[in-house]
Amino acid sequence: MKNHESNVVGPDVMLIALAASIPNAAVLGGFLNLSSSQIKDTNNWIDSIRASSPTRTRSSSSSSDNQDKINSWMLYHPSALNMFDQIAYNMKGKKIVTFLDYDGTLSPIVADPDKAFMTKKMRATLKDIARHFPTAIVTGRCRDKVYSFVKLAQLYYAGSHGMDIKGPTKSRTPNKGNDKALLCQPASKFLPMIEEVYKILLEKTKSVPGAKVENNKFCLSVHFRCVDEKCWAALAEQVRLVLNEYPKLKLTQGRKVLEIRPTIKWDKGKALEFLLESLGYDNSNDVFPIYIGDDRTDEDAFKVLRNRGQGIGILVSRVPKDTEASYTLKDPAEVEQFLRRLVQWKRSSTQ
Ligand SMILES: O=P(O)(O)OC[C@H]1O[C@H](O[C@H]2O[C@H](CO)[C@@H](O)[C@H](O)[C@H]2O)[C@H](O)[C@@H](O)[C@@H]1O
Repeated sequence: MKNHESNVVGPDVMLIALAASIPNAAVLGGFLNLSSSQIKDTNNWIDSIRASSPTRTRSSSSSSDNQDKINSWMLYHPSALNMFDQIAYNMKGKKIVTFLDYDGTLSPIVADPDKAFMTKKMRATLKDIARHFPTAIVTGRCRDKVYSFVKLAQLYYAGSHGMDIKGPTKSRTPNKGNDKALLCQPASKFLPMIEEVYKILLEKTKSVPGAKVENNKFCLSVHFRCVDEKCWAALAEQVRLVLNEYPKLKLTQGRKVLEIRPTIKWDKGKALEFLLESLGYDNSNDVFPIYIGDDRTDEDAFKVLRNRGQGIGILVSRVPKDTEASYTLKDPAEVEQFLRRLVQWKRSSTQ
């Protein structure tokens, strides 16, 4: 039951969302003309926003029911920590490249996006990982912003959902200069449009308490996390109305966030392919990419790995989700443990 297009929220879905949750539905019903299946879609959309970043267990099912669901999901997506020995066996003799999402993977999800800091322990582990393997941060964030959180010059950074890729400013090989640092910005012509929409959205959403618009350079985020659930649909409607005027932009959905981005065929999966190619591994059989992420946008990268039949995708989640990832980790603390084991394994296997 995998629907990888489902993270694209079309204008109709937004309208439906609005109709289902605004009390004065009659006013809207006049021009929306909703069918019952559309209303069901609305509820699905609201549910999906809620489920994308659950804050509580559902009261409709007992905790043992929930545990049963988690257990059966884990049969198909086991813990990467529990399966480490098998993963290590498959990695043997291969060139490992690590790809890491930022929010929810390296840093915990917090209410204020400006305060999504990594722990010192995570930074130290990341530094070690980058010492042993080419490592990229692949994020929806603005590249400069994520760099200000991670602060490691030896990594690759793919910001704006992979639309802003830059190679390391510090060479991994001592005494080797890095004069021709890699740079890939496939959506650069959209920059003025994104700036324009950012200003409009700031203005249009300022009356919604808790709403936050974040400028991620080649894409924008409209945050719902601190908005009263009753206002979600109204906020979504504001966004939709603005985007109606910009058909070259599309909406995708993340964890309590709507993401606005150019309609170009570029995503985290393309960024992963681009980076592997830049590293000289496009036609290589002995590369083993490891991609760790927690969000729907990471599914594009998991899918690329599955199609290539190379490496592994690891989803960071405590709750069952549709995913193309093979393994799971519960939270950033487990991600740190997994990365640390990877470093230890590399050290012991090269001795
Ligand atoms: O690709 P990612 O690195 O996962 O970035 C996706 C979005 O992450 C951030 O928002 C999420 O994390 C925030 C801080 O924990 C949280 O407040 C928010 O609810 C989450 O959706 C970031 O702020 C967005 O711009 C990114 O698009």
